[in-house]
Amino acid sequence: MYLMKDITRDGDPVLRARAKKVQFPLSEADKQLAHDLMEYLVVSQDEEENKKYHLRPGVGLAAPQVGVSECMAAVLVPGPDDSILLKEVLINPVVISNSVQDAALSEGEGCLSVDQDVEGYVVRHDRITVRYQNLAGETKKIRLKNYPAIVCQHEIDHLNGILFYDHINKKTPFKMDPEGILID
Ligand SMILES: OCN(O)CCCc1ccccc1
Ligand code: NI
Repeated sequence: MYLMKDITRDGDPVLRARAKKVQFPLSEADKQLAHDLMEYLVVSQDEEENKKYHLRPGVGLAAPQVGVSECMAAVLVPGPDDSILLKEVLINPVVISNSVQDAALSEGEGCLSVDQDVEGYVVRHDRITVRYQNLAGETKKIRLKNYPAIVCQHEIDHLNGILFYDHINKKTPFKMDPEGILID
């Protein structure tokens, strides 16, 4: 199981590299990686467990964040009560279409690989269509909006060497164009 010491931090070149496509059939190592990425999310979102293991809660985790420069990311987006909005391992994910409309989390974003807080709106697409392969190697297409869409964009960015604060306007960090949506 990953602990915080296993999470690669900003400054490590792996976080700025373009990750390699994952080949199918999956190697045993890739199957283990997929399991471990998702396991971190599940454990980190459990109040007792995350205290026990000193884990920062995460709704997503991309392979480069554990030092593996491959196109794989796990997402676990909780919904209201104990519902789950999105739980998936995205392999070779690509945003194939997006809304013109922008969106940003009103609270900004953070990243397990970035220890300091970086304030400001991380401007992203409000709606996206993502094509990816799942663990079984099936090609899937999902349409996402709001919070799940934000999370997937954050994770897919990691596979392209992009970090959330790259999207914050340095001069006007809290400027959002009028058609843009602020998500609470
Ligand atoms: O890469 C995932 N990770 O750094 C955990 C934080 C994920 C995340 C946080 C805020 C908004 C979108 C995604
Ligand atoms: Ni991140």
